[in-house]
Amino acid sequence: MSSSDLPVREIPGSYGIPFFTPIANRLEYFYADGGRDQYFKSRVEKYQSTVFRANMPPGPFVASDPKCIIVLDAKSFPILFDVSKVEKKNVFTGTYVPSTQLTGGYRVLAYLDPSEPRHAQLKNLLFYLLKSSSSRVIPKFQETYTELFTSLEADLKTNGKAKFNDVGEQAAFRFLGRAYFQVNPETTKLGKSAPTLITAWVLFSLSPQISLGLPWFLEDPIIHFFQLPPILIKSSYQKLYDYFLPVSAPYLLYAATLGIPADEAVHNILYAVCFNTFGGIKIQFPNTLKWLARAGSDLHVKLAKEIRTIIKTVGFGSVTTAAIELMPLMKSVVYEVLRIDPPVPLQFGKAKVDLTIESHDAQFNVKKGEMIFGYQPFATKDPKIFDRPEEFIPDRFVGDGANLLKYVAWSNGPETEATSVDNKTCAGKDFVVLITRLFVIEFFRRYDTFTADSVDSELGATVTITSLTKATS
Ligand code: HEM
Repeated sequence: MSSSDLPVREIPGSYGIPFFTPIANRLEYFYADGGRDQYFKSRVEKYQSTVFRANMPPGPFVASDPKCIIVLDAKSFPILFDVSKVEKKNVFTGTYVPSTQLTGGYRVLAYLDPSEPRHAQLKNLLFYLLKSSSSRVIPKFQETYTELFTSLEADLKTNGKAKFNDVGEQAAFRFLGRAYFQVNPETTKLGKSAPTLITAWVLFSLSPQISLGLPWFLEDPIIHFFQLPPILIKSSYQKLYDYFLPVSAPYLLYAATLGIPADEAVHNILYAVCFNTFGGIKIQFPNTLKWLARAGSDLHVKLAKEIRTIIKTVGFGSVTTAAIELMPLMKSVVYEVLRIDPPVPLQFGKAKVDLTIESHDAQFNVKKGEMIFGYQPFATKDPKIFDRPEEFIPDRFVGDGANLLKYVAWSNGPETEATSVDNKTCAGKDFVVLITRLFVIEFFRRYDTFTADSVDSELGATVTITSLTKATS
């Protein structure tokens, strides 16, 4: 059936009684059996539709209007990438906007629509930062992650197991300092405090949107009814700012040529490094390890062989960008992790004009001003697109499988399309894919196989390594 033949259907679903239903929905979403996934799944079944109306948390009192049109399949989800039709102004965290006091008084880039002139200026500044540091990414990654693996091995030897997350976060921030700013942050006044400072600060923006796993009667009144007062996190943020001000200096001259005042540039660089990059890696690397561990030693042996052979024959012993491109299984594994476990699962956009959304079964008319919300894990596990969607299939994207990459959307855009100043695709799209590849490469250069236990949580898996088998070839 061609899309124009699809029947026009009224969007099913309702928002219930103002104030009361949104709160009941919030409790269901965060605390009922099956949580968020079940919140959406039960409604897909009830309405027999992957597009419907429902309230999205937090609702009262943080967000005055929780009403959303929910899109949950691979065909309707990309409406959120079309910035000619949806507005991405102030929707980064959804139906509420965190105080700008958390970001130095500025609306930082993630909250800007491409129609706002500052969007292109700030995105260009980040492209410049990424380009200027590109030659340092591979060597600084290798230096830092060798330190990490050495410390994990020591921990494993002493304690019989090694917790990955805390040391992994220290390594991530150290790597970012070395690659972006040529500074090891641990040698500055920050010491090893950055991961804790950042995690606390991020919580002030995201608390209405997440659960910390506490009992509902304690958690809901504190973090979902009101936003946490920014004043409580001011001194932590100031410590981060005091680090970023001097290290950002090489980028401020360029910022001035773009018309961005130095102070605004520093707050944006801080946000991109701490919230976007560090916050993303904090989720993405443990998730990668989790799926690799679950896949087992057969996959590990194949990855080690592919990675080591290509480094030897194409890179002449070194990891080069050309060599990385010739590792199909490793590349597919990274995309499969990003497909099955997109690190940032919630995307929002407000209809800029009256528009039509198409699912696989029907078309739906949306009015200008209505909020559209997409739950990405359902779109990237759409059974009409992906065979065995709930399974981690390491070679899913090898060969003809590459045709499915257009449905991998972790960056807020199809994996086959580039980020630019004209869209809202993650500015660090290529960087993220590169460093996740480097993580897998460096791991399997060093180890033949490993085992690990993992526990899922909203902000990435918690991973404990239980064995590491050193490379024998
Ligand atoms: C694993 C790491 C990362 C993940 C999972 C991630 C994910 C995302 C997602 C989903 C969005 C779109 C949010 C939305 O509008 O709904 C986004 C936007 C953005 N990301 Fe990333 N990101 C990561 C790393 C980075 C890095 C390394 C940078 C740059 C240094 C970066 C900079 C940005 C910026 C600036 C935006 C807003 C883009 C715009 O306004 O056009 N991110 N990211």
